[in-house]
Amino acid sequence: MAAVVVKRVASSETIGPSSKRSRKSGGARRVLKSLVNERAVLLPEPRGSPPVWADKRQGLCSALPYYKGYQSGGYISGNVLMGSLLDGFPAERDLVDPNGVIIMNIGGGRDVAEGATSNTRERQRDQGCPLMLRGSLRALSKNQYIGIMVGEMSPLMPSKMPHAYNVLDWYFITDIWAEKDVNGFKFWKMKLEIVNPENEPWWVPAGTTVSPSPRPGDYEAPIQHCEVCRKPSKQIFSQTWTCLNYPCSAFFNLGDVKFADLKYSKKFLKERTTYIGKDPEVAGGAREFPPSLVPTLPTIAEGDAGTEKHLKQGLVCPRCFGCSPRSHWAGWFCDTPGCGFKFESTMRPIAISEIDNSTIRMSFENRKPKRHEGMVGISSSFSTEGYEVTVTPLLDLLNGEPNPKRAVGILAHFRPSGETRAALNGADDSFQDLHEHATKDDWMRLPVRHKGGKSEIITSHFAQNYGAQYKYVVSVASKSFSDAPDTVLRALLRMRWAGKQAIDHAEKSVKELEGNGKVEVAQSLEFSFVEFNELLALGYFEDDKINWHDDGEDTLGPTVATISLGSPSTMSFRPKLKGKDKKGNNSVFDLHLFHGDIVVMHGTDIHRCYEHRVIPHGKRRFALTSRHISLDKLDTDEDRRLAQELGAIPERALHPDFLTGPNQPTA
Ligand SMILES: O=C(O)CCC(=O)C(=O)O
Ligand SMILES: [Fe+2]
Repeated sequence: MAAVVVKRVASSETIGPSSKRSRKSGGARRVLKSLVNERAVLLPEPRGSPPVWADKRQGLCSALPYYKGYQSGGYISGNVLMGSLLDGFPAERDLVDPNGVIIMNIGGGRDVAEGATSNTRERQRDQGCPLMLRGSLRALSKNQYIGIMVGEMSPLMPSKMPHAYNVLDWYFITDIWAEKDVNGFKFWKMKLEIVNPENEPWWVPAGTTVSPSPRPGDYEAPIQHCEVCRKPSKQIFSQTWTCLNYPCSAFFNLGDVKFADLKYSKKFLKERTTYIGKDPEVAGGAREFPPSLVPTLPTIAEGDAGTEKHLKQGLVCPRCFGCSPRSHWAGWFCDTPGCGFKFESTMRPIAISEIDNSTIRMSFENRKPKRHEGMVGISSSFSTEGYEVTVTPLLDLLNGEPNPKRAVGILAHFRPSGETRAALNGADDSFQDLHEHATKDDWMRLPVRHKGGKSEIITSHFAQNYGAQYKYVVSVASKSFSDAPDTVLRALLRMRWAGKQAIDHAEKSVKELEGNGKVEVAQSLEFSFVEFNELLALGYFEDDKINWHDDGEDTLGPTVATISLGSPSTMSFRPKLKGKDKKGNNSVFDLHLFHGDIVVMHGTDIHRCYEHRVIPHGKRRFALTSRHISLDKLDTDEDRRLAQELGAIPERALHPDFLTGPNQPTA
């Protein structure tokens, strides 16, 4: 296998709702990181290790049912807070106490100002996230158990955190209240207590012993009623009682006490509550206590085909307790270096009738594909060897505006007849072969962003490259065509055939339009086919997709062809725009792709003007895409030699019987 370097960065999958609030500026993040690093070297090692941990956020969020907060500090499900992560700057009086108490802000610590240090940070407005507040209030009223995690950036811990993300234990909320800072800005806080007070904290420094925790009833924070609003508030500060009922005019009236001097009272901190279980109303009839913090291995239910959405969940390794996303088609492989734990998945064939029947086709065709007439030229059709083909010119764009006449390329959409798909070694056979090859050849999800770092993001689909090495969005290794499965080689030959057919037809039809003055052919568009020497195979589970990107690497020839197998999908094109106009899914041209369809994109400048994406609708889809990697554009002689070796078509594929079915390669 040959390693290939990263070249292009595509817009990758969206993995969770984005929260602007929690995103810290690069400068502030750097300040924070250096503060944390400085502190970390001084800290002692913890006496134990976390029950579950992760070095990457995607592993953590995909593996833990109680924490899917890809971008925010808390995870809410069904309006209830299920998990929370303490990381970065804390707020005033936040604490993690070894006797089973945590006090933290709701909706994160203080905002980070550019150039800030932990002492100079100030609130710029009332703080709090209404969703988090609502989720926390509901968790309090329903007695929800909450998984608490600590990040390596949290300065609240007395020992060095062993991993980027470390699970502490199950906690539950006992109090929620509002406070007001020196500038009058309001923020919300909560107190949590550990569900099981018998559990000793693993995170206190090695060699320390923890004094026994107080028991329920040992301490009680007194309650007073406000003279103005008549509502009760606990005395939470040692210096004074104040009304904590935020709308009241006497709210947070501290008298002579300075905000900066406030301390939580001993009684409040030592007050303990017995956890009586989650409210039966939300727990399904009986009080519910938390399960193990270590989730069980994923289960493939009876009837599952193996590519259902829920099987994309990550793994908590039963050997090392590290979290890994499901990055292998073949199953769940622990990412921890040296661990080697694997849990292989089973996958059953899916009947063609299940993924591509008339009901699915009809419901799909009811969603009318977009066609922005100003952006596309006049389509023409032809039939060839069991396929109906539609060829559509794409128009040149300058700063997003179409030149109404100049064609920069063509899109050819090949739709096979049912007979063609069902023929020996046709689309139906390929589809049934591929899920096994994807397992054998270890198709994988690869990093698209922040490679190697804790915020690394991997693609939603699984990939394997065959033939010449392709400088794809991600670092991808290539398997030679001689080691490729026959199904892959047949697809390659079929795409070569389709590429040639499409270009021959396009030359005739576009030249005819040119003759009638209806179109003008861009200089960059030549009607010659350069044989493919590469094939990128992608496997999609239910709900996977490939987001907006172009295939415009400078090492590529002018033609890209894709065979689509399995779930129907929508392929969309949008003009490449700059800045804020780029946002939104402003497709100008959609193709509905069904099982067995082939799309040929011809014309390098298509990728200068447009981006495309593909969204499948179903449980399993494969896309096999072929390109020509221009050897003379590769960097070194060694790269060229390798590309030639990997991309050579093996003898067996040139045998006349190899591609049985309607389409002999017409080389
Ligand atoms: O899944 C598909 O049909 C398209 C894949 C694609 O766009 C690509 O590999 O660049
Ligand atoms: Fe693409």
